[in-house]
Amino acid sequence: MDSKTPAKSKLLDSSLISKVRVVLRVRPFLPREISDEGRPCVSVINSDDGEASEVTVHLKDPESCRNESYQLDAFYGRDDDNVKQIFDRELSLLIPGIFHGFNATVLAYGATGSGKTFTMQGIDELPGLMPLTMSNILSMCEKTGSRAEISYYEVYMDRCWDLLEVKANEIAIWDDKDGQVHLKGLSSVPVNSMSEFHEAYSCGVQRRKVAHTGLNDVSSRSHGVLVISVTSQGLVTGKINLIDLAGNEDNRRTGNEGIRLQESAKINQSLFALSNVVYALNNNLPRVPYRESKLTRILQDSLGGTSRALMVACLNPGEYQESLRTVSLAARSRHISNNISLNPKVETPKVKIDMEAKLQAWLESKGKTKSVHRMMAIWSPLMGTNQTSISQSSVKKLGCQRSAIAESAKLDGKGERDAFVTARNLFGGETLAASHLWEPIQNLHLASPTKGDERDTSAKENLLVSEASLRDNSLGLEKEYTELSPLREALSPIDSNAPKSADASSPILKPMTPKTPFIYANAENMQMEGTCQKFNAWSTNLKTSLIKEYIHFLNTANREELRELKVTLLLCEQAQTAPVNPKSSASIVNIGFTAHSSASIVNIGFTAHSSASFFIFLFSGNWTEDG
Ligand SMILES: Nc1ncnc2c1ncn2[C@@H]1O[C@H](COP(=O)(O)OP(=O)(O)OP(=O)(O)O)[C@@H](O)[C@H]1O
Repeated sequence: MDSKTPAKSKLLDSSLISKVRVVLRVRPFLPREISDEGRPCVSVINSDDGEASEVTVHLKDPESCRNESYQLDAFYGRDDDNVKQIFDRELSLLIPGIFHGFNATVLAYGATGSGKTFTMQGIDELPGLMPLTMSNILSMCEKTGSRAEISYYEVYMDRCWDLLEVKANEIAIWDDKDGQVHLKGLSSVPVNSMSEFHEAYSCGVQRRKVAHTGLNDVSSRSHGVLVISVTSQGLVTGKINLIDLAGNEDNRRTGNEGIRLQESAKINQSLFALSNVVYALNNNLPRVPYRESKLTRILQDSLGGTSRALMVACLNPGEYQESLRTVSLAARSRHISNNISLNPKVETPKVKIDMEAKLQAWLESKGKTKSVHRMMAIWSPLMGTNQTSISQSSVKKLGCQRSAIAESAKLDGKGERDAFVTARNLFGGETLAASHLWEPIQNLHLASPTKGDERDTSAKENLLVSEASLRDNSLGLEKEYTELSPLREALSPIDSNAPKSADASSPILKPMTPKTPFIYANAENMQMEGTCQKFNAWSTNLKTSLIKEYIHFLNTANREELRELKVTLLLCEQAQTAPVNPKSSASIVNIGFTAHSSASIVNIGFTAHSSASFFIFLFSGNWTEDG
């Protein structure tokens, strides 16, 4: 018998803590399983009490008569329309939150052949949770004037692939400084109607890897993730991830060999990683092993993160052992709490305040006040300005490219998808909600600093480059930077030379590797033309001293200091020779800009990492994109 639990109050609860909600969905016996009909291994009690906050699920092995009981949030039995029931009673309650700035995740979990794809994707006559959700979101968009767009990707053999791109497009997973996961390079498509949705989605479904196995005729070989984002007034307010996990496979029974066996090993590995994450969260372990697999990384925000989460545990009623495994993990997942919070709007990167303050404190504690000013001056271009301090014209310079693309996509119905895909790739493939990641770039390139952004007068006394040496610079853009700190003045014009074309390979967006070897940025090697002259105006002593400061910091800072500082400046001049503290971890933001001189290209890259090791690199040569 099916039950209805009072999910509504729970899911729309405004409290910050939200437990992962876990419901059980049992599929009917299939014609080929008909001999097992009448002997389902699963039953439920207290399921018809609409007010019950949980149900007790019994699993009974028809052969050994072994019995197990578990508590879950709701039970959806073998009715044909149980997917629709799940949508109405569970999932539809998550959707209003998306329009109010919350994220949600729905994942179908279970063994191979348990009905996960049927639940998420459905069939023409019985649409699954993905199309049902899309349809509901579209009708809410109509009422609220919001817009929806979708992304669709798969995690196959522990690598992420965009399913909306015609050409194979691998997606990179990045963590930002707050531990939020971002999918770099993921395209998205605006959707205004169900027919548009089906057009894009069915192409993705066809690209998803499936194969025949001994346990399922059409078995998913990957985890499929449909992301529906809602955008109001140009900003993503929220999104929902609908995840059709690949199923656990017992290869003694699947008969898998060769590539099927390899796929299976990866699937089982990632599901094992998922169970480790659930275990760590349930046991309050200090380290949650999200990084064990791509799957757990993309689920990071849904398990122990800031998203609302609904797990639909799927069972084949004839499979006791597999059902036991599924329900056991499902029951444990139910104890995971998420600290739900609104999506961050575009805001000043906290990194600015934190890093400046921490670096200043650290250097001052070491009696290096002069160095503080020097470092602050170096730091300034990276730090950007307060969001409110970005002048309108500054915002326009980058922002208009973004909106122009969006606008052209709106106007040009046919080219809509392409334009959006381009826009996504151009801006790093992030959703607009993640655009704060790029804010340092906007600031770096465009911001006119306000008074509040100026350094104190003592910093001015430590001018690294005399204003006079720059005043003669003929670049018009430089005039806009009259309030910049001196070193920022020195650096900003180079930034202004950065390519502005809507080219996804722009070095602004991607860290790059020079094809030609580094050359040391000493006076002999540097080209003495154009913008580069400004660098040559820097005294060699100054450069050496700065480098020493960085290297010293690198080699003396403890792990905590490194982690907290969260920024790397690449100092190439010494990068090949200087000893480097190995306490670093994955990068979160990469910023690069390029100054073209007539004879060569001099590139200066700043890379912000989640730990702090400081380098600056100056080198000549061409860049490759695989940096
Ligand atoms: N409610 C249902 N009514 C009829 N058939 C169903 C129902 N649910 C699932 N099935 C059938 O069960 C079989 C297995 O379902 P499905 O392919 O969705 O499993 P899965 O869990 O996604 O498997 P895998 O992990 O191998 O991809 C399919 O033939 C599907 O059509």
